[in-house]
Amino acid sequence: MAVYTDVTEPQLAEFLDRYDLGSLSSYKGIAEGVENSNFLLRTTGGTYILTLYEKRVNRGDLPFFVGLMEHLAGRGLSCPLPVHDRDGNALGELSGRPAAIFTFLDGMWTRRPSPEHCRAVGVALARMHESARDFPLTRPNGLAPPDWRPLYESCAGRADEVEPGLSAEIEAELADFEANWPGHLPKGVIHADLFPDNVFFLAGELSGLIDFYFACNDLLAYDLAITLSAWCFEQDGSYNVTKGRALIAGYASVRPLDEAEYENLPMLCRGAAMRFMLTRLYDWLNVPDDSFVTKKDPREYLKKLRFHRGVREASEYGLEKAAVTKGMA
Ligand SMILES: Nc1ncnc2c1ncn2[C@@H]1O[C@H](COP(=O)(O)OP(=O)(O)OP(=O)(O)O)[C@@H](O)[C@H]1O
Ligand SMILES: N[C@@H](CCO)C(=O)O
Repeated sequence: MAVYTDVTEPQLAEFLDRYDLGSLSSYKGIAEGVENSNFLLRTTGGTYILTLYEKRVNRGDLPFFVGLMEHLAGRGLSCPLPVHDRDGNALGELSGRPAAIFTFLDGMWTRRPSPEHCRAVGVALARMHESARDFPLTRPNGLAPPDWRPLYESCAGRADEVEPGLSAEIEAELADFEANWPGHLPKGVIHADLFPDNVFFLAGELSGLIDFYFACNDLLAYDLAITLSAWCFEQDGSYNVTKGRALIAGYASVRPLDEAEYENLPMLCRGAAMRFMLTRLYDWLNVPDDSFVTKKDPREYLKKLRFHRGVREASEYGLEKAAVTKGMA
């Protein structure tokens, strides 16, 4: 459960005094999420989310994350809008942690994505990319290809504990990424973690995106690759081409890919699988079993990595180049 920092009622009431949100009615910790402490906050003015930023989030990055949500919401994208206090600040301090209040988004994330969900997510991702074009702040990706080798090395040669031969497999992949990563593709602000638990649906319609705490500047098509890898595989590890086609078509209907982006999809998807396999591997080997954090299985992403390695052409993800690059899909 992700409530690392306790907040007492007097502390919260004092914090709320600085806002025009009415007085405190109730609050309770939210179990989901692993990075920060989140509370469902009810005041006489409405329902909100209170987030306390924990140690793994760099304080210097907070203006980027909070500013991005404000920018996107201002462009009509449905995402949490930071609430400002009477002095105009979106970020404050509560229980010794940086803290912010956000508008509450209705909806729930889906455990069983359908092709329709996938299409809607593709559309929303492309809208996010387009809406962030004129966002003035920048943040480098802390989990970009050059960061993967140090992350792997911090696992101190223990990858074979997860599966014999995994160290050699990762080494070979890293060498390939270091030599062939298509770093020249179009860049912009990416979400970088648009998994099903970060997308809400209400009555079958996409109602919002949350959790922008990995957002950064990187390759736009890499974000598509992350999202495709998170949404379009079944429990048994097989790729669902109908979902893949829907997601890519949804994306391209708003932002058509250029030819180089399309052709590099297999490499970008392999990279996406490597990034999530490595962070999961790190947690698997280093986070104590009795901690709050639910460790996610790196082998799920190892399977995806192997699938993507076997993809010879981007069309195997479900759409021909002409459909995707012209935005006619
Ligand atoms: N604006 C919002 N409206 C409604 N619910 C929200 C909102 N923001 C967060 N939540 C709820 O809080 C939970 C945790 O939020 P979030 O995923 O941002 O936390 P986190 O600790 O940063 O997570 P993660 O470990 O996924 O990075 C979500 O699953 C959702 O239930
Ligand atoms: N989405 C990540 C975890 C949190 O960001 C994963 O599934 O590994």
